[in-house]
Amino acid sequence: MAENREIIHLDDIKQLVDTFYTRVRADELLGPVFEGRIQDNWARHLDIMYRFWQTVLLGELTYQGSPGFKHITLPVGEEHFERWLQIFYQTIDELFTGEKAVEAKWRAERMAEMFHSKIEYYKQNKSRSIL
Ligand code: HEM
Repeated sequence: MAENREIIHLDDIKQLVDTFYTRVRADELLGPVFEGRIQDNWARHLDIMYRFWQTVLLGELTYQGSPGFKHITLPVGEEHFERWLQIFYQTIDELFTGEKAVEAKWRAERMAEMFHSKIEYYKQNKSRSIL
């Protein structure tokens, strides 16, 4: 079995993102949610996600965006976030080790909590405009 590596280069980020989204697309709960929104634009989505994680983990500032807004109207709840984190953690633990691997999981969990609470707020306050 290959030894886990540290996350150091953009190629490591690409391997993480490609492996994670291949699994997400094959997942019966998450796959349809992603396909419904992303449709034929997977190359673009993956490129955005390379840049997002490159910015967060490597400090190379190639991503600019407001990811919260992209999630607010998605048809998801707690079970989707649990599954997303489960697949993300598994992917990290299978491929990587070290400080950045720990940080990736920590960041993902904080963002999942933030997106989830925004989505729940939006569901309960649909009549008020928050966009
Ligand atoms: C239930 C869990 C999740 C689902 C179903 C989901 C789904 C999606 C979808 C469909 C998009 C594309 C949006 C669009 O282009 O219109 C997207 C973008 C994105 N997601 Fe998620 N996501 C989830 C959780 C997360 C988490 C936990 C993170 C934190 C790492 C994350 C980070 C991002 C980022 C950075 C983008 C790019 C936003 C942009 O275009 O600037 N997502 N997500």
